Amino acid sequence: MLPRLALTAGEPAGIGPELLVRLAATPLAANFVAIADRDLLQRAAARCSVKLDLIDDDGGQIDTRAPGSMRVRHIPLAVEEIPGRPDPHNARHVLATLTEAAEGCRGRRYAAVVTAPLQKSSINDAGIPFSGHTEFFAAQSHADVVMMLASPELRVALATTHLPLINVSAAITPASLERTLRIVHDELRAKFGFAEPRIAVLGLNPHAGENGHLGREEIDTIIPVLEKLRAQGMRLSGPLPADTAFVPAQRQHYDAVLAMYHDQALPVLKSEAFDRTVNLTLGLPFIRTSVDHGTALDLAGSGKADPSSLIAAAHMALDLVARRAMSSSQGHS
Ligand SMILES: NC(=O)C1=CN([C@@H]2O[C@H](COP(=O)(O)OP(=O)(O)OC[C@H]3O[C@@H](n4cnc5c(N)ncnc54)[C@H](O)[C@@H]3O)[C@@H](O)[C@H]2O)C=CC1
Ligand SMILES: NCC(=O)COP(=O)(O)O
Repeated sequence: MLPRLALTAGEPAGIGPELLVRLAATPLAANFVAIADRDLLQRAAARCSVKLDLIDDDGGQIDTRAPGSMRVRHIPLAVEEIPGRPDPHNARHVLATLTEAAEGCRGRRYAAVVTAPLQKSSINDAGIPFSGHTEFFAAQSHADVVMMLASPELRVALATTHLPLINVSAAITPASLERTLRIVHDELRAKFGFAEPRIAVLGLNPHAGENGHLGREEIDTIIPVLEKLRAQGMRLSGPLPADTAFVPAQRQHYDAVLAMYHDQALPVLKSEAFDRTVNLTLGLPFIRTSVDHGTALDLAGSGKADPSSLIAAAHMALDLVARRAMSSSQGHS
């Protein structure tokens, strides 16, 4: 039977609905279940000139899927979308799709969820505190999580996610850093198959603090945590200066990088592999992958958005589902 992959369309006025339609058009061996408004998907298909065969989801299993066909679990929009112009009236619709996906994954109705991008500001404009899928799924699952972006060549995890820069230093505590490193370490083993993962940890300050002359977070927080975890057997390097940590000579020494904040490392990935990078959430009780880009409101409705990152996210979700099945058949948790 094909794995049932939940797909959320994200912001209705963004490129997400078009990307789902493009994904459905591929021959990928998965039972795609879009959690979205069915008319929204049909309008997106028309804008892309793609023929979409939408079938109401009955929760059943299938063993083949024709390219262009997709199941749908209909969750109605509050107002019809205008491409490029997010409407906060649809914020609760967007959150309802995420809730259904998370509950369905926890209840094993879906093998994994793949999310298309949403417009965080539109949800905030509806008066709802929200900073991202990562934090939303973590709160719903009562889980400690870590955001990771992965291309075929580079994996980057983040010690902090969607935080104003002014709050970053205070958010990196010995306890939070240790928790993050343990999740990254365990998930590199479980999800990527590294028996003894090598993790490079970046400093927070220029030159990793220059021995305390350019900031003390390395000396006061990062180094003590690294020493503690190294003594327990983890293979950790750093704190490394972020500006040179990604040069080719350094990369051969690690399997993943832990960056201290969002924009410290994501520009590296996005500039070299925008179409091949996948965002995944480590630490959740279910598999969640996503695109590496946003809602691209400038392209919405044009049919020109590149679906490569969403297709890569679906491939990664399927690989992780297969790895999980193999691991549980061997008796691992
Ligand atoms: N997973 C998610 O839900 C994410 C959501 N966002 C949200 O997206 C919104 C817009 O973010 P921006 O910073 O403007 O980034 P963006 O990624 O939406 O756009 C940046 C540039 O990349 C282009 N681009 C993005 N995706 C593309 C694709 N698939 N094909 C071709 N070109 C593409 C856009 O046209 C634009 O020129 C924000 O609200 C942000 O929070 C951003 C990243 C991830
Ligand atoms: N830059 C990554 C990003 O903003 C995605 O966040 P999330 O919605 O996956 O938490």
